[in-house]
Formats: sequence, structure tokens, C-alpha cells
Amino acid sequence: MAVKRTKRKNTPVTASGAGRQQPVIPTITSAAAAAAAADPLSLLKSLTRPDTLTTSATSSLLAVTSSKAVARKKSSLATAQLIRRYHTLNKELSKCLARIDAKKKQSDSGLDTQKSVTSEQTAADLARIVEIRQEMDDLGGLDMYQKASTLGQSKQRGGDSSKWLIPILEDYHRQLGKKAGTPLRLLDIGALSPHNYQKQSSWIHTTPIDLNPQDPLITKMDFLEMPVPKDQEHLFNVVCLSLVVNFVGDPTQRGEILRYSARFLVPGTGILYLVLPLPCIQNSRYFDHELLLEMMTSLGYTTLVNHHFAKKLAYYAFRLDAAAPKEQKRHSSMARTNIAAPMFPKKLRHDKPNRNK
Ligand SMILES: C[S@@+](CC[C@H](N)C(=O)[O-])C[C@H]1O[C@@H](n2cnc3c(N)ncnc32)[C@H](O)[C@@H]1O
Repeated sequence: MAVKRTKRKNTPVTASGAGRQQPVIPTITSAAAAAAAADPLSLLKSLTRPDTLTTSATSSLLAVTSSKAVARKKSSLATAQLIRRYHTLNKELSKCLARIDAKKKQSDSGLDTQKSVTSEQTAADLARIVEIRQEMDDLGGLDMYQKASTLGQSKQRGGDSSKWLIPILEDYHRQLGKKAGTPLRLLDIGALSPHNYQKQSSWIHTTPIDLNPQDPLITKMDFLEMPVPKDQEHLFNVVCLSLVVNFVGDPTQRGEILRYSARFLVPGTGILYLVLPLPCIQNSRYFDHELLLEMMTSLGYTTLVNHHFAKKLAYYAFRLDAAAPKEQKRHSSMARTNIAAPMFPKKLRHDKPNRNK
């Protein structure tokens, strides 16, 4: 727990202490300091009056607290590194798999040309996939990635991303005129915790799903395999995609998730909550805020209800104004059955060397 270094008014103590009751001056032994490294707040509480600390005791306490802060900073850096590495591996894995898939399609269609994926490339991709999977396993797999992400959601590190959405949903709930007893239906895709909207449970009913649930209250489900609700009353008022789209390695599947989300929302009022790492919006050569709005408009998300750029994350709330566009040649109610050609091919928008690819 963080201890703020607030300036205290130290009680002045004269050399003789004459005329005033002498304060009890606690001293901090090295053993106590070591114990404080584990729990600086409990040390603080154990002192009768923290404002009576001697200068040396105060500075050793601050040193202890700051070493704890350094340790926390280091662990937060390690968590961020693990998350970043996992994303990089996931993206590379998707690229290898996509090339292998393309090769298979080429062979099946008999269009194996000079320009197509070579057998050498396929062999190299297969070898690389083995290495990537091994490294992912060594890192602890999806499970460890999720635990690291959960740590990133801790209050100490800014809390979970549902905080930004709540006031927007309060307004939305009022506008819908939902009376007590008819809560908003919210689908939380890629939920690390089932309790993100617990305080609002009287007016938000959450359905949390994830590929690898970290809690028994989260349903194990791949969103792209989730059947589309058959009737209006099973549609959702809110769909949350917080840090999920960027998690997916394959760009086509990222688009597919966004497109599929519209089929779960009430047309005309449904809200899509999208959270992305800020660099995806502000530091990419191929992507930016305007392109995101264009893409979302093409999916029926024509109203940007609100958005906010924080230090690390970009928050968006879109409204599904039109009915979700129907996909062509769809053979079942599930998303994976038909991946359409990209409507937005990769195009350079910001030709700056320091921007990411
Ligand atoms: C970075 S975590 C985000 C967690 C949380 N929503 C947050 O805002 O911190 C990404 C999560 O998305 C989940 N996920 C990715 N693709 C998914 C899919 N197709 N269906 C369900 N969950 C998915 C992953 O399993 C992972 O737990």
C-alpha cells in the first residue's frame, strides 16, 4: 500500500522540553525497518503518534517506504514487460498461422504461384510456431498473462477500466428510462474479474466471458463462437471490449470481433465500450482516431457517445445506431465461419520513423 509523503507539521520540541509535555519519541531499529519493508503502513500505525518521529526515524521510515515503492515500480515494470512480450509473441504467432493458412488455401485452389508463400517459408513458420509456443509456456501461458493483467487492474495501478464507463452508463440508464427491476444487460468480453460492475449490480446485470476464466463466475467462452441471441430480449444494452481487441494477434480477427459485437447489441441504443492501449491510436503508422471512427461507422457504430485519452489507455463508448450489418455468405450464427476480405486494407497514414508498426 502506498504511503504518501505529505508534509507534516512537526511538533516543535525545545532542547529542554520545558513547559510542554514531552512527546513519546519512537525509535526505529533496523529489525523494525526490515519489517516495515514488508508492510510500511503497519509500522506507521504501530507508532503512537507518527508526527512525533525524530528526523532520523522519519528518514529511515521514508527510506523504507521508498524502497518498497521502488520494489513496486520494479514489479510493475516486470508485469508490463511480460504483457508486452506476450502480445508480441501472440502477434507473431498469428502471422505465422495466417501464412500457413494462405499456403493451404493456395494449394487447395491450385493457385500456387511464384509470388505465393513458399514451402521454405511454411517450414520456417512451423519451426517458429514451436519456438513461440515454448516461450509462451515458459512465460506461464495465457494464465500468467491474465494474472499479470489482473495485477495491472489493481487499485494501486489505477483500477479496472470499468470506472470510466460507469457515469456514462448512469446517464444511459436514465435516458432509457429503465425502472428499478430492469437492469442493463452488459456482456463483458475478456473479463478478468466477474466483479467489475458489482457495486452497480442493482442496475447492471453482467455476463462475463473469457477464453480462460480466472474465476468460476466467468463463463469459459470464445466470443467468436458465441451464438448470436435469437430474440430481442436476449440482446445486450452494453458490450465491453476492454483491452481485448489489441490482445488478438490477427488483424482480420480483430475486425471480426468488432463486427460481431454489433450483433449482440440492441440496435438504436446499444453501447459498445472499447478500450485500447493509447499508442494504438496515437502512435501507429497505420491507424489513428479518425480511422477508428470510420471503421466503427461502417459497422453501424455511427455515434461516438464519449471518448477519453488517459495516460496509457484510450476509452471509447459508441452507440449502435443502425442494425448490425448482415455478413454475406454466412452459413451459421457463429462468427468464424466467414472471414470477409478487408474493407480497410493496411495503408500508411503517419510516415514517421518513431511510430510503431
Ligand atoms: C488484456 S486481457 C483484458 C482484461 C480486461 N478486460 C481488462 O480490461 O483488463 C484480454 C483478455 O481477453 C480475452 N480474450 C481474447 N480473445 C477473446 C475471445 N475471442 N473471447 C473471449 N475472451 C477473449 C483473453 O483471454 C484475456 O483474458
